[in-house]
Amino acid sequence: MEDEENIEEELLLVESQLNGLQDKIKTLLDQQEELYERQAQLKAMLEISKTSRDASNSAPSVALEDWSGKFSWDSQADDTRFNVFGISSYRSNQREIINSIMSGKDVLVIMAAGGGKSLCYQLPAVLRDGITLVVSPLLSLIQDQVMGLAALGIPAHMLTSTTNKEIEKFIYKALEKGEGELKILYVTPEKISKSKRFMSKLEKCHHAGRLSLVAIDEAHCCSQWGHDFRPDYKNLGILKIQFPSVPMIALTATATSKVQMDLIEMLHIPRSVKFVSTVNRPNLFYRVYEKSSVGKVVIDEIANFISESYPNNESGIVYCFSRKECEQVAKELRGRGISADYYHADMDVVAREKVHMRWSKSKSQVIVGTVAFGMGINKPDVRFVVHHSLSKSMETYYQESGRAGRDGLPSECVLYYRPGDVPRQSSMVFYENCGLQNLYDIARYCQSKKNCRRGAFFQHFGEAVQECNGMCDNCVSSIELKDIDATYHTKITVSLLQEMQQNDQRATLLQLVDKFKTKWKHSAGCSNEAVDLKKEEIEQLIVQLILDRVLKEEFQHTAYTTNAYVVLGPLWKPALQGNRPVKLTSAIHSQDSGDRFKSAKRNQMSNLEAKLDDLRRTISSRNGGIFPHAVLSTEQISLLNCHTPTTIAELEKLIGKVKTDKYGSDIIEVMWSETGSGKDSGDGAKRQKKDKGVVFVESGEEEG
Ligand SMILES: Nc1ncnc2c1ncn2[C@@H]1O[C@H](COP(=O)(O)OP(=O)(O)OP(=O)(O)O)[C@@H](O)[C@H]1O
Ligand SMILES: [Mg+2]
Repeated sequence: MEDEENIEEELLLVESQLNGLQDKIKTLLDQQEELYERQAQLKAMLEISKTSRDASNSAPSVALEDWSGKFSWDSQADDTRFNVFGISSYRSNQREIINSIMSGKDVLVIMAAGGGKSLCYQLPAVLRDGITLVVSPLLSLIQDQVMGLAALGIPAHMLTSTTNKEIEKFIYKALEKGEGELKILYVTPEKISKSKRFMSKLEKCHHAGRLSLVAIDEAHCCSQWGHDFRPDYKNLGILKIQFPSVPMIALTATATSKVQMDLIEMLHIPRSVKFVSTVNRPNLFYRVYEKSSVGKVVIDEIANFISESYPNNESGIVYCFSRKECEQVAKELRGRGISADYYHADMDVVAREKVHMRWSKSKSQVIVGTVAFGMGINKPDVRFVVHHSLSKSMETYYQESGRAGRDGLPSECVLYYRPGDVPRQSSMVFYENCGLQNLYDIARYCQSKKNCRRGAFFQHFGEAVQECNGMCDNCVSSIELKDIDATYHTKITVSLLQEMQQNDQRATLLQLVDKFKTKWKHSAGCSNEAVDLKKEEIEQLIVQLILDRVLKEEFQHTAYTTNAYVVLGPLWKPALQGNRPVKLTSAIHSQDSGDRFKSAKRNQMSNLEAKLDDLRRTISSRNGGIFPHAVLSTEQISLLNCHTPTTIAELEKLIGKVKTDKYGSDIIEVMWSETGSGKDSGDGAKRQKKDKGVVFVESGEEEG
């Protein structure tokens, strides 16, 4: 009797101690959560601070010199920019970079995709005496650049495994003896590391004082910490050692501070001037669409999106999760009247190149690709990038979506999100370093119906927030949102998993949704105030609970695949006790927003624009290799549409001398046929001209 009393007493004591412990655990877990958040903030702050410290360490000249001031080559540079490159004004940092290179400095350029890095070395290459050497990682990138330069009348060549003997001889002569016209020479990194012959010719060129500049494009390939490491890039350090007096410019779109330090060291450019531009791409509109669980509905939506928003064959990319999905989606889009090809790593090089070429020349509208469709994409007028399912990280999404709008014109990045896609990705990335953390970051981006999408990029890359200007769905949405109290639903989910785990059972996300529905029906729903959730909302809730660490994912390998299961996470107890209110944001009624992007973007090309678009394609096929966008950029077509020049002199003021000399008469012919002016108005005659709908009278100067 007495024994029992003692036992009961001790039991009470233990239970009260356990309760005390539970409370302490809860406090500790809350503390842990706060610390996690602070850790993320501190990491971002550290990154910013390191970047600015590196800037001041490695680039003392930034503080000493003003690269935007006046320089002796200013007028020559302006003339070349406009008359040779047909570019009417510099973009952010371009002029400063060009000035520092022209001053003989080594330069490191971090500038977002499409920011205009090529001009930063191509223009000095034209201005400086001698030959510029450009190292670039991919044959297709090199071919694009060489063709583009040829179209501008700049003598450029490439020396790669595909170069024929005659050209090779010409190049070697130009290097060795300064014979023949050569301004820019593109090589792959293998040439530097593997061809002694080439290096000896290059040395002779340098000796004779003819090596004017060395440019390393896609410089992040140097670093093992970068996303596209290429072993041959590691040997490029030899260039600065052999040619210390020749300025070097290294360019990349993304490099963390670790990668930046790495490549400064590897390329031996410790005193380089560093230019870091913002990650912001103001012309890109970001949106996330809810993705149906029915495959065909998703394709219908994507097909409608393309044909309604881009009826003039404007180029786009659709990214898919797997090779099989890629082929399937391309086929289904074709079945809905969209000219789409697929592209993935299982195809041979020739087939891939063919698909890429058709698309580059705007002969097909869409490439449906896996991540394999990557670095070689140089097309400036990609108007939309659709993600059929979410990427594996914010970084990957930034890069893939960033292939849109490299010409600076309004373009769209659309991601189709379904919470059920998260475990598909997580079972692929969980073994990678920080794989799950990265995936959950992008899942958070997708789940949010309130936060600015652009803001998520700034936070991720540790940059100060900038104005979105109504260029993301959440900033302009007119969809009414409400917060659902999901505390009770969370309790049910947690207790369900607790029961299952006690019985050694497990569930995937989709199985858990079904079990939730059954349990809700039987036990809770009717007697409670809590609202009934739709299937999609339950999925959304479960992913939210994973992101909040109430639940977590666990993985099991089978012979063929890896399965992702949802199990209890570190914060499950307070959630079960209902101590932590859980809110789910839901749309009351989904009505597509009449957003600013849609009104800013004109859906219909004018007749004139369509004709000029046809013209650039005709000229492109007439000239073999040249891309339509190298003949006239989309921006230049808009300019012509706006100003309707009808004389060669007027045209030259808009697109510069070289392009006018080459294509002027063809362009003027189109202008005349569209504006009805020109041929019949003789020299000096007064004629009418339409400019943005305003009719005014102008005296003719010169006829083309
Ligand atoms: N100042 C400018 N004004 C208008 N267009 C420009 C200007 N500078 C560059 N461009 C155009 O922008 C497009 C992208 O330029 P570029 O290929 O140099 O980008 P990038 O920075 O090298 O991007 P990526 O990282 O994707 O290689 C090209 O079509 C180019 O002609
Ligand atoms: Mg580039």
